[in-house]
Amino acid sequence: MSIITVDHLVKDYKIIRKEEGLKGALKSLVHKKKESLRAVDHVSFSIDRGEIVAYIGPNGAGKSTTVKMMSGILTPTAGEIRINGLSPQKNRKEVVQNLGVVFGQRSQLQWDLRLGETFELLKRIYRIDDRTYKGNLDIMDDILEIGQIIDQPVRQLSLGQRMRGDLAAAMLHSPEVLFLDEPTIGLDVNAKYAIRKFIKEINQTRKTTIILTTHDLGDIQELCSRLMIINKGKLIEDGSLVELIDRIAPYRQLIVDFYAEQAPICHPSAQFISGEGARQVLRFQKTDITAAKLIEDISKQAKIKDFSLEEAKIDDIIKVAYDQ
Ligand SMILES: Nc1ncnc2c1ncn2[C@@H]1O[C@H](COP(=O)(O)OP(=O)(O)OP(=O)(O)O)[C@@H](O)[C@H]1O
Repeated sequence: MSIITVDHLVKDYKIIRKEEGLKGALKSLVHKKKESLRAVDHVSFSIDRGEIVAYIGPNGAGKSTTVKMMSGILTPTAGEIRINGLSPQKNRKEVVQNLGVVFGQRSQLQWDLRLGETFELLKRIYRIDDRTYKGNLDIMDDILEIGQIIDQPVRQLSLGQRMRGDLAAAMLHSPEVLFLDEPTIGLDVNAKYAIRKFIKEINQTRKTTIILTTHDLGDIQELCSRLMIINKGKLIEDGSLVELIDRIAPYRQLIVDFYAEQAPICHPSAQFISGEGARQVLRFQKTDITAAKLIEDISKQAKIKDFSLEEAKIDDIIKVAYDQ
Protein backbone atom coordinates (compact mmCIF):
# COMPACT_ATOMS: atom_id res chain seq x y z
CA MET A 1 0.00 0.00 0.00
CA SER A 2 1.33 3.43 -0.98
CA ILE A 3 2.37 5.74 1.82
CA ILE A 4 3.69 8.45 -0.53
CA THR A 5 2.20 9.49 -3.86
CA VAL A 6 3.58 12.24 -6.04
CA ASP A 7 1.56 13.19 -9.09
CA HIS A 8 2.89 15.43 -11.88
CA LEU A 9 4.94 17.50 -9.46
CA VAL A 10 6.39 20.72 -10.90
CA LYS A 11 8.59 23.39 -9.34
CA ASP A 12 9.60 26.56 -11.14
CA TYR A 13 12.07 28.94 -9.49
CA LYS A 14 12.12 32.59 -10.39
CA ILE A 15 15.69 33.56 -11.18
CA ILE A 16 17.27 36.84 -12.20
CA ARG A 17 19.24 36.50 -15.39
CA LYS A 18 22.51 38.45 -15.26
CA GLU A 19 23.96 39.91 -18.42
CA GLU A 20 27.59 39.21 -19.16
CA GLY A 21 30.50 41.45 -18.10
CA LEU A 22 30.70 44.22 -15.50
CA LYS A 23 28.56 46.57 -17.55
CA GLY A 24 25.96 43.85 -17.95
CA ALA A 25 26.05 43.04 -14.21
CA LEU A 26 25.49 46.70 -13.33
CA LYS A 27 22.66 46.92 -15.87
CA SER A 28 21.07 43.78 -14.36
CA LEU A 29 21.04 45.51 -10.95
CA VAL A 30 18.77 48.20 -12.31
CA HIS A 31 16.75 46.27 -14.90
CA LYS A 32 16.18 42.89 -13.31
CA LYS A 33 15.31 40.34 -15.98
CA LYS A 34 13.29 37.63 -14.30
CA GLU A 35 13.22 34.16 -15.77
CA SER A 36 11.68 30.93 -14.75
CA LEU A 37 13.76 27.79 -14.14
CA ARG A 38 11.95 24.46 -14.08
CA ALA A 39 13.75 22.44 -11.37
CA VAL A 40 11.18 19.61 -11.16
CA ASP A 41 9.23 18.73 -14.29
CA HIS A 42 6.10 16.58 -13.96
CA VAL A 43 7.57 13.98 -11.62
CA SER A 44 5.22 11.17 -10.58
CA PHE A 45 5.81 8.13 -8.39
CA SER A 46 4.36 6.20 -5.50
CA ILE A 47 6.18 4.52 -2.66
CA ASP A 48 4.92 1.64 -0.56
CA ARG A 49 5.16 1.43 3.21
CA GLY A 50 8.54 0.03 4.29
CA GLU A 51 10.40 0.66 1.03
CA ILE A 52 13.90 2.15 0.91
CA VAL A 53 14.17 4.13 -2.29
CA ALA A 54 17.25 5.84 -3.67
CA TYR A 55 16.46 9.14 -5.37
CA ILE A 56 19.53 9.98 -7.35
CA GLY A 57 20.69 12.22 -10.17
CA PRO A 58 23.54 14.50 -11.20
CA ASN A 59 24.14 17.87 -9.48
CA GLY A 60 21.28 20.27 -10.01
CA ALA A 61 18.91 17.53 -11.21
CA GLY A 62 16.11 18.50 -8.80
CA LYS A 63 16.49 16.01 -5.93
CA SER A 64 16.61 18.46 -3.02
CA THR A 65 13.81 20.51 -4.53
CA THR A 66 11.60 17.38 -4.63
CA VAL A 67 12.50 16.45 -1.04
CA LYS A 68 11.82 20.02 0.13
CA MET A 69 8.37 19.96 -1.48
CA MET A 70 7.61 16.55 0.04
CA SER A 71 8.58 17.81 3.48
CA GLY A 72 6.44 20.94 3.10
CA ILE A 73 9.37 23.41 3.06
CA LEU A 74 8.63 24.47 -0.53
CA THR A 75 5.30 24.87 -2.31
CA PRO A 76 4.95 23.11 -5.68
CA THR A 77 4.17 25.18 -8.76
CA ALA A 78 1.83 22.37 -9.87
CA GLY A 79 1.05 18.76 -9.07
CA GLU A 80 0.13 16.89 -5.93
CA ILE A 81 1.90 15.21 -3.04
CA ARG A 82 0.21 12.92 -0.55
CA ILE A 83 1.89 11.45 2.49
CA ASN A 84 -0.41 9.08 4.32
CA GLY A 85 -3.18 10.68 2.29
CA LEU A 86 -2.32 14.21 3.47
CA SER A 87 -0.79 17.17 1.64
CA PRO A 88 2.49 18.43 3.18
CA GLN A 89 1.42 21.96 2.22
CA LYS A 90 -2.22 21.93 3.32
CA ASN A 91 -1.78 19.66 6.34
CA ARG A 92 1.76 20.64 7.28
CA LYS A 93 1.39 20.01 11.04
CA GLU A 94 -0.02 16.50 10.68
CA VAL A 95 2.45 15.52 7.97
CA VAL A 96 5.48 16.82 9.86
CA GLN A 97 4.38 14.87 12.91
CA ASN A 98 4.89 11.69 10.90
CA LEU A 99 8.02 12.75 9.02
CA GLY A 100 11.73 12.81 9.82
CA VAL A 101 14.06 14.86 7.62
CA VAL A 102 17.85 14.94 7.59
CA PHE A 103 19.89 17.19 5.32
CA GLY A 104 23.50 16.03 5.27
CA GLN A 105 24.73 19.44 4.19
CA ARG A 106 22.92 21.36 6.90
CA SER A 107 22.29 20.30 10.46
CA GLN A 108 18.88 20.65 12.07
CA LEU A 109 20.49 20.63 15.51
CA GLN A 110 20.80 23.68 17.73
CA TRP A 111 24.42 24.82 17.46
CA ASP A 112 24.62 26.38 20.94
CA LEU A 113 22.92 23.61 22.89
CA ARG A 114 24.16 20.26 24.07
CA LEU A 115 22.87 17.41 21.94
CA GLY A 116 20.68 16.17 24.81
CA GLU A 117 19.18 19.64 25.23
CA THR A 118 18.28 19.70 21.53
CA PHE A 119 16.53 16.37 21.99
CA GLU A 120 14.58 17.77 24.97
CA LEU A 121 13.52 20.70 22.82
CA LEU A 122 12.28 18.35 20.09
CA LYS A 123 10.44 16.30 22.71
CA ARG A 124 8.44 19.40 23.56
CA ILE A 125 7.96 20.54 19.95
CA TYR A 126 6.62 17.14 18.87
CA ARG A 127 4.88 16.51 22.21
CA ILE A 128 6.57 13.15 22.60
CA ASP A 129 5.43 11.32 25.74
CA ASP A 130 8.07 10.28 28.30
CA ARG A 131 7.87 6.57 27.53
CA THR A 132 8.24 6.92 23.76
CA TYR A 133 11.05 9.46 24.23
CA LYS A 134 13.00 7.27 26.63
CA GLY A 135 12.41 4.17 24.48
CA ASN A 136 13.58 5.94 21.32
CA LEU A 137 16.65 7.38 23.04
CA ASP A 138 17.60 3.88 24.22
CA ILE A 139 17.20 2.48 20.69
CA MET A 140 19.22 5.34 19.20
CA ASP A 141 21.90 4.74 21.79
CA ASP A 142 22.02 1.07 20.82
CA ILE A 143 22.27 1.73 17.09
CA LEU A 144 24.07 5.09 16.93
CA GLU A 145 25.89 5.15 20.32
CA ILE A 146 24.32 8.50 21.09
CA GLY A 147 25.10 8.18 24.82
CA GLN A 148 28.76 8.97 24.15
CA ILE A 149 27.99 12.40 22.69
CA ILE A 150 24.72 13.41 24.31
CA ASP A 151 26.36 15.84 26.75
CA GLN A 152 28.54 17.53 24.16
CA PRO A 153 27.63 20.91 22.67
CA VAL A 154 26.54 20.42 19.07
CA ARG A 155 29.18 22.90 17.82
CA GLN A 156 31.92 20.60 19.15
CA LEU A 157 30.70 17.47 17.37
CA SER A 158 32.64 16.05 14.45
CA LEU A 159 30.80 15.66 11.15
CA GLY A 160 30.18 11.94 11.76
CA GLN A 161 29.00 12.55 15.35
CA ARG A 162 26.75 15.37 14.19
CA MET A 163 25.20 13.15 11.57
CA ARG A 164 24.48 10.50 14.22
CA GLY A 165 22.86 13.25 16.30
CA ASP A 166 20.81 14.48 13.33
CA LEU A 167 19.54 10.97 12.56
CA ALA A 168 18.60 10.32 16.17
CA ALA A 169 16.83 13.71 16.33
CA ALA A 170 14.84 12.85 13.20
CA MET A 171 13.64 9.56 14.72
CA LEU A 172 12.71 10.75 18.23
CA HIS A 173 9.03 11.22 17.37
CA SER A 174 8.87 7.76 15.67
CA PRO A 175 8.03 9.01 12.17
CA GLU A 176 6.80 6.49 9.62
CA VAL A 177 8.59 8.30 6.80
CA LEU A 178 12.18 9.46 6.71
CA PHE A 179 13.78 11.69 4.07
CA LEU A 180 17.56 11.52 4.06
CA ASP A 181 19.32 14.02 1.82
CA GLU A 182 22.95 12.93 1.41
CA PRO A 183 23.31 11.46 4.91
CA THR A 184 26.80 10.04 4.24
CA ILE A 185 28.33 13.09 2.59
CA GLY A 186 31.88 13.71 3.77
CA LEU A 187 31.93 10.77 6.17
CA ASP A 188 34.76 8.25 6.59
CA VAL A 189 34.19 4.54 5.98
CA ASN A 190 33.41 3.73 9.62
CA ALA A 191 30.91 6.55 9.98
CA LYS A 192 29.29 5.57 6.67
CA TYR A 193 29.03 1.99 7.90
CA ALA A 194 27.30 3.17 11.10
CA ILE A 195 24.82 5.30 9.18
CA ARG A 196 24.01 2.51 6.72
CA LYS A 197 23.55 0.07 9.60
CA PHE A 198 21.18 2.53 11.24
CA ILE A 199 19.13 2.93 8.04
CA LYS A 200 18.86 -0.85 7.62
CA GLU A 201 17.89 -1.44 11.24
CA ILE A 202 15.16 1.17 11.52
CA ASN A 203 13.75 0.02 8.19
CA GLN A 204 13.66 -3.59 9.33
CA THR A 205 12.54 -3.10 12.91
CA ARG A 206 10.11 -0.21 12.45
CA LYS A 207 9.18 -0.59 8.79
CA THR A 208 10.13 3.07 8.33
CA THR A 209 9.74 4.17 4.71
CA ILE A 210 12.94 5.86 3.57
CA ILE A 211 13.79 8.09 0.63
CA LEU A 212 17.50 8.55 0.29
CA THR A 213 19.22 11.04 -1.98
CA THR A 214 22.90 10.36 -2.36
CA HIS A 215 25.87 10.58 -4.69
CA ASP A 216 27.44 7.61 -2.93
CA LEU A 217 26.67 4.59 -5.06
CA GLY A 218 27.74 2.29 -2.22
CA ASP A 219 24.72 3.59 -0.27
CA ILE A 220 22.46 2.46 -3.07
CA GLN A 221 24.06 -0.94 -3.50
CA GLU A 222 23.85 -1.67 0.20
CA LEU A 223 20.49 -0.22 1.05
CA CYS A 224 18.07 0.31 -1.77
CA SER A 225 15.98 -2.21 -3.62
CA ARG A 226 14.55 0.56 -5.77
CA LEU A 227 16.23 3.33 -7.66
CA MET A 228 14.64 6.48 -9.07
CA ILE A 229 16.81 8.64 -11.28
CA ILE A 230 16.00 12.28 -11.94
CA ASN A 231 17.80 14.33 -14.56
CA LYS A 232 17.08 17.91 -15.58
CA GLY A 233 13.95 17.79 -13.45
CA LYS A 234 12.50 14.68 -15.13
CA LEU A 235 12.20 11.19 -13.70
CA ILE A 236 14.10 9.05 -16.20
CA GLU A 237 14.34 5.71 -14.38
CA ASP A 238 12.28 3.93 -11.75
CA GLY A 239 13.04 0.31 -10.97
CA SER A 240 15.45 -2.03 -9.27
CA LEU A 241 19.22 -1.73 -9.57
CA VAL A 242 19.32 -5.27 -10.97
CA GLU A 243 16.85 -4.32 -13.72
CA LEU A 244 18.92 -1.26 -14.57
CA ILE A 245 22.13 -3.31 -14.73
CA ASP A 246 20.42 -5.92 -16.91
CA ARG A 247 19.19 -3.29 -19.33
CA ILE A 248 22.25 -1.05 -19.53
CA ALA A 249 25.06 -3.56 -19.09
CA PRO A 250 23.73 -7.11 -19.08
CA TYR A 251 27.21 -8.59 -19.21
CA ARG A 252 29.66 -10.08 -16.75
CA GLN A 253 33.37 -10.61 -17.03
CA LEU A 254 35.16 -13.85 -16.31
CA ILE A 255 38.80 -13.54 -15.31
CA VAL A 256 40.56 -16.85 -15.79
CA ASP A 257 44.07 -17.78 -14.71
CA PHE A 258 45.49 -20.77 -16.59
CA TYR A 259 48.54 -22.78 -15.61
CA ALA A 260 50.35 -21.45 -18.67
CA GLU A 261 49.94 -18.80 -21.36
CA GLN A 262 47.21 -19.71 -23.87
CA ALA A 263 45.98 -18.58 -27.25
CA PRO A 264 42.83 -16.43 -26.79
CA ILE A 265 39.92 -18.66 -25.80
CA CYS A 266 37.25 -19.05 -28.47
CA HIS A 267 33.70 -19.61 -27.31
CA PRO A 268 30.44 -18.87 -29.20
CA SER A 269 28.87 -17.18 -26.14
CA ALA A 270 31.89 -15.24 -24.85
CA GLN A 271 34.03 -12.44 -26.16
CA PHE A 272 37.76 -12.35 -25.55
CA ILE A 273 38.57 -8.96 -23.99
CA SER A 274 42.24 -9.11 -23.01
CA GLY A 275 45.08 -11.45 -22.11
CA GLU A 276 48.22 -10.96 -20.10
CA GLY A 277 50.55 -13.87 -19.35
CA ALA A 278 48.43 -16.78 -18.18
CA ARG A 279 45.41 -14.54 -17.44
CA GLN A 280 42.52 -13.92 -19.83
CA VAL A 281 39.43 -11.75 -19.49
CA LEU A 282 36.23 -12.82 -21.24
CA ARG A 283 32.90 -11.02 -21.43
CA PHE A 284 29.57 -12.80 -21.67
CA GLN A 285 25.86 -12.03 -21.50
CA LYS A 286 24.05 -13.46 -18.50
CA THR A 287 21.15 -14.38 -20.74
CA ASP A 288 23.36 -16.38 -23.16
CA ILE A 289 25.22 -18.68 -20.82
CA THR A 290 25.75 -19.31 -17.10
CA ALA A 291 29.16 -18.73 -15.57
CA ALA A 292 29.30 -22.40 -14.52
CA LYS A 293 28.72 -23.64 -18.10
CA LEU A 294 31.29 -21.21 -19.53
CA ILE A 295 33.93 -22.33 -17.04
CA GLU A 296 33.14 -25.96 -17.77
CA ASP A 297 33.53 -25.34 -21.53
CA ILE A 298 36.80 -23.42 -21.12
CA SER A 299 38.26 -26.08 -18.86
CA LYS A 300 37.90 -28.49 -21.80
CA GLN A 301 40.21 -26.22 -23.83
CA ALA A 302 42.87 -25.50 -21.17
CA LYS A 303 43.56 -26.27 -17.54
CA ILE A 304 42.16 -23.56 -15.23
CA LYS A 305 44.17 -22.63 -12.13
CA ASP A 306 41.80 -19.98 -10.75
CA PHE A 307 38.97 -17.67 -11.82
CA SER A 308 36.81 -14.80 -10.62
CA LEU A 309 33.62 -13.12 -11.83
CA GLU A 310 33.11 -9.40 -12.17
CA GLU A 311 29.75 -7.68 -12.54
CA ALA A 312 29.47 -4.46 -14.53
CA LYS A 313 30.57 -1.54 -12.33
CA ILE A 314 27.71 0.40 -10.79
CA ASP A 315 29.53 3.71 -11.42
CA ASP A 316 29.65 2.97 -15.16
CA ILE A 317 26.00 1.97 -15.23
CA ILE A 318 24.82 5.07 -13.41
CA LYS A 319 26.95 7.24 -15.71
CA VAL A 320 25.28 5.69 -18.77
CA ALA A 321 21.87 6.20 -17.15
CA TYR A 322 22.66 9.90 -16.46
CA ASP A 323 23.93 10.45 -20.01
CA GLN A 324 21.03 8.82 -21.85
N1 LIG B 1 16.22 28.67 -4.26
C1 LIG B 1 16.50 28.50 -5.55
N2 LIG B 1 16.33 29.51 -6.43
C2 LIG B 1 16.60 29.34 -7.75
N3 LIG B 1 17.04 28.19 -8.29
C3 LIG B 1 17.23 27.16 -7.46
C4 LIG B 1 16.98 27.25 -6.04
N4 LIG B 1 17.26 26.06 -5.48
C5 LIG B 1 17.67 25.25 -6.48
N5 LIG B 1 17.66 25.91 -7.66
C6 LIG B 1 18.00 25.35 -8.98
O1 LIG B 1 17.12 24.25 -9.23
C7 LIG B 1 17.80 23.19 -9.87
C8 LIG B 1 17.65 21.92 -9.02
O2 LIG B 1 18.33 22.12 -7.79
P1 LIG B 1 18.36 21.02 -6.62
O3 LIG B 1 19.05 21.63 -5.45
O4 LIG B 1 16.99 20.50 -6.42
O5 LIG B 1 19.26 19.90 -7.29
P2 LIG B 1 19.92 18.59 -6.65
O6 LIG B 1 19.54 17.46 -7.55
O7 LIG B 1 19.51 18.46 -5.22
O8 LIG B 1 21.46 18.92 -6.81
P3 LIG B 1 22.75 18.52 -5.91
O9 LIG B 1 23.03 17.07 -6.16
O10 LIG B 1 23.80 19.39 -6.52
O11 LIG B 1 22.43 18.86 -4.49
C9 LIG B 1 19.23 23.66 -10.07
O12 LIG B 1 19.37 24.17 -11.35
C10 LIG B 1 19.39 24.75 -9.03
O13 LIG B 1 20.34 25.72 -9.46
